[in-house]
Amino acid sequence: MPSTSVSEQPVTRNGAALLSLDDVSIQFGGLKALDGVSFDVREGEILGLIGPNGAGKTTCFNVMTGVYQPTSGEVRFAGEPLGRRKRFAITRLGIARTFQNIRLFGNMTALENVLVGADAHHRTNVIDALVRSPRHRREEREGEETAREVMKFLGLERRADELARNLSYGEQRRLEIARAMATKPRLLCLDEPAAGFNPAEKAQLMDLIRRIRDVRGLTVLLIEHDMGLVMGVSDRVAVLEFGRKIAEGAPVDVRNDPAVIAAYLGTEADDAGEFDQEGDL
Ligand SMILES: Nc1ncnc2c1ncn2[C@@H]1O[C@H](COP(=O)(O)OP(=O)(O)OP(=O)(O)O)[C@@H](O)[C@H]1O
Repeated sequence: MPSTSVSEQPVTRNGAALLSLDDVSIQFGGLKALDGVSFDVREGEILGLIGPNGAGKTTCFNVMTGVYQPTSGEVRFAGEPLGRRKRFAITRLGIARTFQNIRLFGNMTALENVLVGADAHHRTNVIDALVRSPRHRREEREGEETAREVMKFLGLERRADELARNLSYGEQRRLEIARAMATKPRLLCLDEPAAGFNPAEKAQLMDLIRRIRDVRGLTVLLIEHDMGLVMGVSDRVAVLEFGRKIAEGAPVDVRNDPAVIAAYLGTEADDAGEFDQEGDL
């Protein structure tokens, strides 16, 4: 993976709110998975979203991407309420995500997987496709250009024609990011991108996340359990526990927040252990 050069400066770090959750709650039966959660993701920042298992992090992603409708409260993107928009409409607005568990089409090539993302903005219909209208062919050409360019950025260009299932685990994780980036988002939501990575791969991923913001100008929302990674790469961090936001701020402040320390100590050894690696407990 290419490394960051010193000349790659951030586009902006403290912009206006790009995505806002305003008092968002969602209930599954008797369980309030999100309970009055409010926070902003500012244009140009990397925001880490952390919390013990089951805190509601992925549910946040799901309400931001149209998988679930909040029971109450509002999600706004670039000032516009998402309302009851469907997933594809939200993708077109400019929000893209990856998933905790890799979701690739194993029997399609790496390039074909990324083309699925690049297709998000296509305007042609089935008839255009059947008769291969000039507009359809132009969109296909542009889609492939986008896909190949994004794959190059992620160091995957030489794997384009390989079946996705033959890629290494790390390459598959990057391919998921490539597919999301091919939708040309303004906000990229990464759900545990470092899961299963060794320390060297985590260091490369940190570098990649920074380049996605600094070079591509994307705003990044990052769910991640690895504290070293999330604290090292995020401009700000928001913390959830039992569906409520318990802290938000600069990594150094969040790390030393008694409520956050208590949330991690009161949970499974795994989470507390990861927090402990920072040497703050
Ligand atoms: N579709 C659903 N139906 C019922 N309960 C759900 C649903 N989705 C999430 N939940 C519950 O909501 C709570 C929050 O889940 P969520 O997956 O958002 O947590 P998380 O912070 O992402 O956890 P993890 O770090 O383990 O991935 C959990 O108790 C979960 O079981």
